[in-house]
Order: sequence, then structure tokens, then C-alpha cells
Amino acid sequence: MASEFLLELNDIEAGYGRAALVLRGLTVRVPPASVVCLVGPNGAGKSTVLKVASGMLTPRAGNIVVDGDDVTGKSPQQMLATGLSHVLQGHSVFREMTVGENVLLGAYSVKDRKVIEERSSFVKNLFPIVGERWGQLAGLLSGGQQKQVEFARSLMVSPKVVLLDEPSMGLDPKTTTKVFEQIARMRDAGTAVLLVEQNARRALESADIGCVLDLGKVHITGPAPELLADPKLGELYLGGRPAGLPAD
Ligand SMILES: Nc1ncnc2c1ncn2[C@@H]1O[C@H](COP(=O)(O)OP(=O)(O)OP(=O)(O)O)[C@@H](O)[C@H]1O
Repeated sequence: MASEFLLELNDIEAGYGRAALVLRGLTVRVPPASVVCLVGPNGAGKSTVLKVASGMLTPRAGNIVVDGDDVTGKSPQQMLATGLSHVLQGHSVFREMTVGENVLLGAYSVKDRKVIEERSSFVKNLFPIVGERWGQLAGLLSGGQQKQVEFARSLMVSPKVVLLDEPSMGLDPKTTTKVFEQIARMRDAGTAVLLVEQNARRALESADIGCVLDLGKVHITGPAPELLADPKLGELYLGGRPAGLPAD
């Protein structure tokens, strides 16, 4: 029987070295064909959640389940092999390499040339700019186009869930809108997405499910439109009231 969730982080406790815990009993679940968005104040632990999910940080308690299999304690390479692909915060495109070379880096663990060709065609189709600029230096692309190269690279392992850390960072509002459209395309093409964002309101507008993280726990989770419409949540975490709502 297929699992109800592609990724489950259950009751996770995690932190860095001897410092106090950052995550204190956090639970996040990602259903198939969904974009789940984690929002919360600076330093709440959003990026730490993704590091735990991708095996960069081993939790001190709790478990990680991918499509029904407990994968807690696996290395980043093993997590990638189980179907979790992490796109880190900031820009990770190699500017002096071509777009194609950047994308193919994501397929370094894939040995079958035919599979690599099939997946290359898939990402070129999903992100047309990647196909159009395949042979050009990646450094010549705009910030939003480079993001698409990063997304394409992450899809070359055919992941179950892509983990996106602040995909809108450094992008102007128009480009941000385009990047969120590309994220929805990834979901529609069959890859679930867990993303974290500072730009909470904008991210929730494009997400299916929202999770509000504070003090190392998820305090509220639900359909993103409901979270967006909640005036209390708006004031506390989303930088103001929903549009059109009168003041008390
Ligand atoms: N490598 C690290 N070593 C030690 N502490 C760290 C490390 N990375 C993060 N932290 C600490 O963990 C806490 C949570 O950080 P994290 O980056 O997960 O938060 P965040 O919610 O993503 O923040 P932001 O929105 O500002 O990016 C912070 O107090 C931070 O200082």
C-alpha cells in the first residue's frame, strides 16, 4: 500500500554541537503531489529542518520516514538515494560551467546513460530556459533563470521530495512569482516540495499546506489559504493582516 506521506519528520529534536536544541519535538509531513511551506521568524529553525531531512544533521530524537521507510540516521548521500534532494540557501550554480554541465552534476550517481538522457529531456521540457541555454555559461543567466538550473539539477535524481531553502532569496518580486510558478510545475510533474521561506505570505500564496514554526516546534499546520486568512497568524508571523481586512 502506498504511504499517505512521502516524507514524515516525527517528533524531531535536533541542534548543533553542545548548544541548546533548535528543534524541540517538531513534526512535519509532506503528502504526495503537494507543496508544503514552513514559515516562521528568523532563527526559528527552518533551515535546520531541511538539514535534518537531507541527513546533514542527525536528529537526537524522533524519526524520519520516506515513503513508509524509516531512514533516520542515514548520511546525506543515502538520503539522496532514498529520494530527498536538497537545494541549499543562496546560489549554488557554477557560473563558469555551462547550464548543461551544472544540471548533469545532479546526475553524478546515475550510471545509465539512457536514464540521464531521459531525465535531461524531462527537465528541459519542464524548464524551457534550461534547454534553450544548455550550452551557455550559467553565469550569463539571470538570478531567476539560475534558480531553474538549480531546480533542474535537483530533479536529475528523480527525487520523491525536493527540499528548497529560501528559493526567493535575492530575487525581485516579479522573478519570485515566476520561481513559485516553477515550483508548482515541479509539483504538477510529480515531485513533492518542502520549502522554507522568510517571504512567508508570498510563499503561502503558492503552497498547498503551511506549517508555522516557532521555538523549535510546528505550532499550526493546515491548508495554506486558511493560514493566510487567519488574522491572528497574519499579525504574528506574516507581517500584517490579510489584504482587505479592517483593523479592530
Ligand atoms: N551550523 C550551525 N552551527 C551552530 N548553530 C547554528 C548553525 N546553523 C544554525 N544555527 C543556529 O540554529 C538556530 C536556527 O537556525 P536556522 O538557520 O535553522 O533558522 P531559520 O529559521 O532558517 O532562520 P532564517 O530565517 O534567519 O534563515 C539559530 O539560532 C542559528 O544560530
